Amino acid sequence: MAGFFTIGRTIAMLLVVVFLAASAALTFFLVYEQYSRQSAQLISDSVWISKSGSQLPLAIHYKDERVLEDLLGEYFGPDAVVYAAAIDTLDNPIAERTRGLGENYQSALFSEVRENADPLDVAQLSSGTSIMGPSYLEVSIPVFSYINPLEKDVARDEFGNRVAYSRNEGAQHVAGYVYLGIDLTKVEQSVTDYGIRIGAASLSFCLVAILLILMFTRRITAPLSNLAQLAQDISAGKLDKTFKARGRGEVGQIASMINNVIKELNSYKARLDVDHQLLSMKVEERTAQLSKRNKELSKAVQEVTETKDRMRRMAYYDSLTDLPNRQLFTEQLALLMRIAKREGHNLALLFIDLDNFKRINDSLGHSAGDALLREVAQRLSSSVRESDLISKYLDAHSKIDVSRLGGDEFTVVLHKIENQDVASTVAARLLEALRQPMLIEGHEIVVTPSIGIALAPRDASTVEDLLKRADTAMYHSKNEGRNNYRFYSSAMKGSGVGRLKLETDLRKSLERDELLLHYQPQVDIRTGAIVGAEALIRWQHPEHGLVPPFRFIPLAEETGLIVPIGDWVLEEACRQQMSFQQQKLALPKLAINVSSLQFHGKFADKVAKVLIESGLSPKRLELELTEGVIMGDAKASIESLHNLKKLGVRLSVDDFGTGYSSLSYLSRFPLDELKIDRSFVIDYNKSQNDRSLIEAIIAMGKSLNLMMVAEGVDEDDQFRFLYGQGVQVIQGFLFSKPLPVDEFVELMRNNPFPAQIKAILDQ
Ligand SMILES: Nc1nc2c(ncn2[C@@H]2O[C@H](COP(=O)(O)O[C@H]3[C@@H](O)[C@H](n4cnc5c(=O)[nH]c(N)nc54)O[C@@H]3COP(=O)(O)O)[C@@H](O)[C@H]2O)c(=O)[nH]1
Repeated sequence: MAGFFTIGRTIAMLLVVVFLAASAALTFFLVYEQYSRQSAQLISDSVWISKSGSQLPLAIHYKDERVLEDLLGEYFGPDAVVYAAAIDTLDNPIAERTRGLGENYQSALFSEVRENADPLDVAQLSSGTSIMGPSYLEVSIPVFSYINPLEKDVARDEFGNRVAYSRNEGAQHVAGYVYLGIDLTKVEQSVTDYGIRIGAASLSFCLVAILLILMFTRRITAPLSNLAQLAQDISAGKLDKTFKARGRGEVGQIASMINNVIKELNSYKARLDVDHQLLSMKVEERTAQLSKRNKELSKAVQEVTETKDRMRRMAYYDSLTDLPNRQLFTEQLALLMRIAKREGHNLALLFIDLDNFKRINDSLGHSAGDALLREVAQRLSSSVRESDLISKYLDAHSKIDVSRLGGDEFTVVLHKIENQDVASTVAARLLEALRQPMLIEGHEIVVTPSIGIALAPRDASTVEDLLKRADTAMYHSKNEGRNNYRFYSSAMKGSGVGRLKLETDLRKSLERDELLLHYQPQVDIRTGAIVGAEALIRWQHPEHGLVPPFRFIPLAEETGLIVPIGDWVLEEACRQQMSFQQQKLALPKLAINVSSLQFHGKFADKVAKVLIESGLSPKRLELELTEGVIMGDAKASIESLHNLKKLGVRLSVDDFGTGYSSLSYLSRFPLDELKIDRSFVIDYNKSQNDRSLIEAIIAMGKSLNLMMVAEGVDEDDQFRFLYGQGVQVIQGFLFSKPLPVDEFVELMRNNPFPAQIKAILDQ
């Protein structure tokens, strides 16, 4: 932006100032000139008057006052002369005249005016001040005389003749002086008018000149303004204007050059626009490609991350419960044990196994079993407070506060505990949490856990050993009545069996002939006669001693080993029953447990084969199938059960009441017996509800004309209750635990139960 001070305006202002200053100076000069000229003219006129006549020297010579007054009047021609006096050579005034004297006029001393002047010269003295200078001018003009004023005796006529003759030329003597007072303000007044005229003329000239100059400069600078505007437009990117300038001078040349430049710029801009558009299109294309690549990359990264996460989850997490699996548990426990050892604090491992989970799984089906495990996992997790220390050492994905090792086995790790009371508190909390009924697929289920606790480094220094110790403690807890927890102690040493080792050993148990059967009598509730027995498997482990079935049957079922083991039980039971028979020990029936894996195969063929091979009468063999097994696929079970029934064997429903039997199905199964589950016997007197429940179960069995057997009876009042309800057969610790064959033979030979029953009833 050129702003106000364009070249044109600057030149114009400069010229205006110069012109105005020049005109003012000129006017002042002329006025001053005029003033000086008028003043000089006034003096020279007065001198001429003084010289022009002979009357004046004569009148002075003769001091003729009257004549002199007249003669002095000649000096008053110009307005400026306000005082006139005739003075002799001794400065004595002879005559004087005044005109309009100002108040401030004060005539100077005549001698003062002539003080330094030659007597023959005109002398002058300024006094007062005005705009132009002094306001008054005192002038002393010598009046020459041909006659020496000292000549006193010259006659008037002679004097006149001499003056006339000489015409005052060549006069050698000063007769006196004319003294004039000139008011310079009057001179100024006349000069001022002159000055105004001159000023007006000069100003007019100036204005005309300025106007012309402005027009001229405008004409010269207009192309420059246009150029500036054009340059501004070009810098703003506006290239649609050209430079219009007339003539062929420098401006014309510049115009043509600039127009060429604009033309070039326009074509450059057009090329640039095209390039820009092409570039934009390229950029857009590249951006789209990049964003596509980016999305693909993000997707790939996400997929890789998801796959990694999935693989990690698959490798380290249990898909059913989302809890850490055995792999993660083992790895992280090793780390935590190292930390515990290094920092000198204790760590507790709680090994949790659900009691009777298999039964629930069998009776309600796998989806219910899965739902139950999920619920258990959830309850365990919410009952275990996250250890701050674990959080410090392990990331969120590596915590093993609660893990699932497989099946119904869970673990809880308590890091940095002060003493074992902490583990007791947590174990009690876990028992309480799990004890609450669970609603699984519409069924209210109560599960009880058995918990084994081992401490590191007190009980073990390796993960494997710690797990074994906790497992052993859990086994003891289960053995001692379930729904409880036990700490590992060195006294338990040797009784624990690690799962992997257990599986390996179990596979070899058949070949090594380590399996055996114990027999638990079934007693007639009224007579005390042994009306049957249940053959219960045991495993005589070379290192761990006698292992109870709940420790290996679930594993056998998981691994499928239950089929050959079940076949062995069938064969051994039939062989033993034949042996009893041969020993003349009348055992009306011997019951064996049949697992679902056996039952759903070609089990009837197997039984038929064994019966034939052993020579045992089918009616002496009873097959116990859990309610869950037969109701799991009730339609298929009807056929299988009929196939078995055709053989002549007895069929019994084990754990009756824990499953969800349909009465219509039950009536279609060829059953002989219902075994009321032990839990109903235990709970019969807990509440009126429990009592009504067992009464209903018994009533149902009776209505189906089935033999009612109560198992798990180990107290007198339970016996009396069942007696009162019309249950026919009792099996339980009240009479006998499962016994090795020798002891059982002995029991059969010396049956103590009639007396025992009598004693109970007599109480
Ligand atoms: N498939 C097969 N399963 C088998 C076989 N042998 C046993 N089993 C299963 O193992 C479960 C546990 O058996 P066990 O430890 O032998 O326990 C039995 C009894 O000792 C116990 N019982 C009997 N009376 C009482 C009592 O008064 N109190 C008390 N605490 N326990 C008692 O009950 C078990 C017998 O139960 P059941 O079979 O339901 O009649 C066992 O449940 C079998 O499922 C096998 O050869 N094959």
